[in-house]
Amino acid sequence: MNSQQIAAHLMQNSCRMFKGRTCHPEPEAIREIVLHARAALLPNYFEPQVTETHAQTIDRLHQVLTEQIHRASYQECIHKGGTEETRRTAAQKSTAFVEQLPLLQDMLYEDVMETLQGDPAATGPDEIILTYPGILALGVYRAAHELVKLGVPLLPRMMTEYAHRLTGVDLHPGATIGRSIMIDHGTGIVVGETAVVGNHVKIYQGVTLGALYFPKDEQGMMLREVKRHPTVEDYVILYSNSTVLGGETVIGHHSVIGSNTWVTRSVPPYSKVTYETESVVRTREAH
Ligand SMILES: CC(=O)OC[C@H](N)C(=O)O
Repeated sequence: MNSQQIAAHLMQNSCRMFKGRTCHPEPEAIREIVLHARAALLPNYFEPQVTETHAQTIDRLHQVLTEQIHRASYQECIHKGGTEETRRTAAQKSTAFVEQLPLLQDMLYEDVMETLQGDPAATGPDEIILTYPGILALGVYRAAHELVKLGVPLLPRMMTEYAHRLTGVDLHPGATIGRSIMIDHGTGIVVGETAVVGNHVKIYQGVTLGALYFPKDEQGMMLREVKRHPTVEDYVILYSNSTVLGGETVIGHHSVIGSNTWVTRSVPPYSKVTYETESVVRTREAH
């Protein structure tokens, strides 16, 4: 086979495997959306990429977003048999998203202030905005979650996975995460699709809000859209490497979940969950 034949074979095979879907959001455009959204939300910190004014940044964001929402919805549009309608809907969703930018900015500033209050190592908002992976991950999550609420398929997950690759913080765009969140030392953190996190929650490195089991139907097929991940109420602190699992698990407000804990049952408000303390054995006398 020559390269043309191989290419044709791969193309055909790919269409067969993925049911002929030929149009997807473009990974490069995801980067552009994230960078433009960041420049729009934090205009004094991040320069626009190719545009000159703040308004142009927002216009460009709207334009790229419309195109990518359209591409994400293209499969639906084939079934409906009309691309113009999909494009119009994509533009409407993009407009609705852009109108939410002031709210997203408020939420991001609240995250920054919560982090400033919670981390004595932070010298000020500038350091947090410019350096904290948690703020980048939260910013992208908050934008992606708005798109989930607007019913945009695929694109939100591509956005949070882009941030995941940069930060090691995996916040599923379908999760419901409240306001004033601090993620300190953001690395190796997972918040699953159906997790619910309240306000003023502090999350340290290595925290997992995960599933405990995967419910199946009578045919043994995994049930999707079932609540599999925990609920964490307001003012909870989740210290490093704590693992909280299960859709029915509720961490009551003002609780502290200590490092290296494994929690699969609900705990009432104001609880403190700890891993057994270390034991120190003296192996020989000091001289
Ligand atoms: C975070 C987590 O539990 O992931 C497991 C699986 N992806 C799920 O969503 O259930």
